[in-house]
Amino acid sequence: MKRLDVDLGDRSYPIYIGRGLIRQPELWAGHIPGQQVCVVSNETIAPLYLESVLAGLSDKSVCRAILPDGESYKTLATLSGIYDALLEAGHGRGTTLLALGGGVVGDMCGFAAASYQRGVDFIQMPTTLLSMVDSSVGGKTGVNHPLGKNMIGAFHQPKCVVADLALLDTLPAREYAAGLAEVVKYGLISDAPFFEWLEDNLDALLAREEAALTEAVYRSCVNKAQVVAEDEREGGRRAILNLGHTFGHAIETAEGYGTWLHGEAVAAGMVLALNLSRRLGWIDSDIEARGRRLLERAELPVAPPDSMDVDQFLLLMGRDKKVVEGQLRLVLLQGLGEAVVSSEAPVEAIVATLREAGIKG
Ligand SMILES: NC(=O)c1ccc[n+]([C@@H]2O[C@H](COP(=O)([O-])OP(=O)(O)OC[C@H]3O[C@@H](n4cnc5c(N)ncnc54)[C@H](O)[C@@H]3O)[C@@H](O)[C@H]2O)c1
Ligand SMILES: O=C(O)C(=O)C[C@@H](O)[C@H](O)[C@H](O)COP(=O)(O)O
Ligand SMILES: [Zn+2]
Repeated sequence: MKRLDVDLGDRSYPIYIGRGLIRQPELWAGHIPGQQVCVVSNETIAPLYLESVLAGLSDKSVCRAILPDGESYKTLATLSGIYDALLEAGHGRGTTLLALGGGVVGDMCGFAAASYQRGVDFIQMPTTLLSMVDSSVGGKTGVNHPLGKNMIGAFHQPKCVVADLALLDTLPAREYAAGLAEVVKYGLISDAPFFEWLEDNLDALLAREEAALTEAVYRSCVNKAQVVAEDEREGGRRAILNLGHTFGHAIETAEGYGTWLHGEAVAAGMVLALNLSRRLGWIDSDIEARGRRLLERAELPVAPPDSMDVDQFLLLMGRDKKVVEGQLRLVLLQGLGEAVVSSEAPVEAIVATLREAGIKG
């Protein structure tokens, strides 16, 4: 088992990474101070793993909220189901929520914890690769709005993160690949040696070999924890974790939540960001090609959907949360592992990048 800590003063917490961890309550149950626990999961994951988690909570008073599965249910309406379960079971401010699921469950459970009775504790038990390397760490929680991704939410840090790699044995290949997009992101934004390691070890990672998987989850979490510790509430540098997301969120919103997986949209978005960075003369074409190639090898889409046009992209990108006083700010690269947040890209360059990727208009 590997452990690393997210260093946030009195809100610091450990991330545990290893196989079989959900069956080791001695590791995580100590992070539950009270008697009441609410396990939040979904209808796909609960039949697989809920019993194992409940076995570790036999001395607690437990309620459960089992949500419908899918990005299209990451809504305020679904969130109400969590509050209903908590209130019907009589849970008070001492309760602890436990998110057993991917990023959708984790984001919603975290937001329920941030808001229920003005804030209670929660634990992240991520079950997808994407949630182990990204969404369970850092405290961004929330839900989507029909007009934009993650538009309603709060920063609320978990008390611990339990990344049990054995859970990935049942994860479908398409979902696994989506998680690899966020893994590649860390190499591109802040860790060139990790990017090179990924180039050398992607086949082992695609085969889900234990050693490669452990290393990829650990290095991803180290990178994310470092950025979050520097800038917890995205006043500045944390926005580099959004590489490809301004384009990607536009794709997810335009296509209907869940049509493109988040990681798929981010992969296509990162290729656009690489192209734009090269167009501005900030990276050479070799870095652009290597980024694109690694994402292709990871079985991810590297072009946006041709159902979108330039105007739709610009409209949706204009709603991005990084926009300041109408000014688009994009995460771009100035080298491998060197991301910056910049408003310097002229709209003409953005349009040229979209057109080169096959977008009409
Ligand atoms: N908060 C953050 O910092 C952050 C970071 C990245 C992404 N996100 C959000 O995370 C979401 C995407 O998360 P995701 O990729 O985990 O998708 P997801 O939560 O939708 O899970 C993917 C699918 O796999 C299933 N599944 C999960 N674990 C499984 C397992 N072990 N075995 C079999 N099936 C399993 C789920 O039921 C679901 O159908 C998006 O909403 C995105 O916006 C948030
Ligand atoms: O943790 C962060 O910060 C991120 O930006 C991580 C992203 O991968 C993630 O998709 C996040 O949910 C995006 O947040 P948003 O604020 O751009 O909606
Ligand atoms: Zn993301």
